[in-house]
Amino acid sequence: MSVLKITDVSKVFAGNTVAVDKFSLDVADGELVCLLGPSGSGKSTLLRMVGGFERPSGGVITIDGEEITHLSPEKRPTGMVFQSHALWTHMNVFKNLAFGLKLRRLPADEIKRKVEAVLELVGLAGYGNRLTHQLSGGQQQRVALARSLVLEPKILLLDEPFASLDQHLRERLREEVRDIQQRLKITTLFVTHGQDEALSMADRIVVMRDGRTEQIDRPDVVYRDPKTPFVAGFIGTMNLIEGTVSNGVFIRDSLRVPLPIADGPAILAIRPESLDLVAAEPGMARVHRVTDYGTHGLVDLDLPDGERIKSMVSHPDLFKAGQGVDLNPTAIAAFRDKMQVYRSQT
Ligand SMILES: Nc1ncnc2c1ncn2[C@@H]1O[C@H](COP(=O)(O)OP(=O)(O)OP(=O)(O)O)[C@@H](O)[C@H]1O
Repeated sequence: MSVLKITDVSKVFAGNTVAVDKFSLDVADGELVCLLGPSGSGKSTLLRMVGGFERPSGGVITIDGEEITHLSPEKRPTGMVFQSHALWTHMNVFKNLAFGLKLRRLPADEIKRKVEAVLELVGLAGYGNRLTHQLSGGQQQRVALARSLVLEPKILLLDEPFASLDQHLRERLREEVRDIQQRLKITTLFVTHGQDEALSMADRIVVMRDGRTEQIDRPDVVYRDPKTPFVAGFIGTMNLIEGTVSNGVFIRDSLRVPLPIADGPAILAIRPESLDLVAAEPGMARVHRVTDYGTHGLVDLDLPDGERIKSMVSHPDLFKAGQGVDLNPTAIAAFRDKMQVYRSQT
């Protein structure tokens, strides 16, 4: 059942910037949905409208069937964690967490029990007396998360919560947050422009562009079956090759790939891991560079007209710069007029 329902929500800022454009989304109970998109695509604005920090110009937001579109943040059953954790530096960790519960006039022993339980949950048991500046960046972000969770919101809103942390810590925290989210079964909306973060954490990903949805799907589907060239180019590495289809064959320079669609221009999409190479002279392409990553190799290739494409190979030592190769795609998709028009079944 959907808990959060966003219907035709828009935000137009002064000066006529359309940040969010008639956006709709249903989020199911206990689901974690990532809003993923390039800078300026409207992710934060949308999240802030759900949290009550930005007023929609149009549309309706409901939680559990109740309209909250114009309620102030503290009247909503939402908890938001921002990129910069915005903890109160003059209070210790316990007081940071207890503050919201005190406003709700809970008895002191209940506040203590709840705060200690949530500190345990985020791996900070025993840190209650620490001042926040005595904590590392990762610990501060855990406190920010705990401060939201202790109020038991129906919807957790996370706005790039790991952006200020280093790569290693970011990976660890995203696993922890996903574990906590699944344990609590808390419905979560998560903003990121990191595709790894979205692919590894989300139940579903909303790929946003110019304030609109480009695609909503499970992470593996978004990766395997992008519906538009934008999503294909945005998620993972993709060779997007423009060419022409004639009599069921895609043609770009000396590249020929069977493609059973009507004649006309098309964009062929091939993941590097779906592009096998066979040594051939002169061949369809020439090896520009071979990079050996230990577990696999990446071969940069030039088509005769200079277009650069990539192939992932398991034996990089078989290839060297300057060598000619034929290209043998094992899985392809094709786009025309910004829509997917073909996908092979492999
Ligand atoms: N307060 C504001 N006043 C005017 N324009 C704004 C305001 N906040 C955001 N915008 C504009 O709205 C658009 C969407 O911004 P938003 O921050 O939602 O994007 P984003 O996808 O979250 O980007 P980022 O990943 O960089 O945070 C941008 O064009 C931005 O410049």
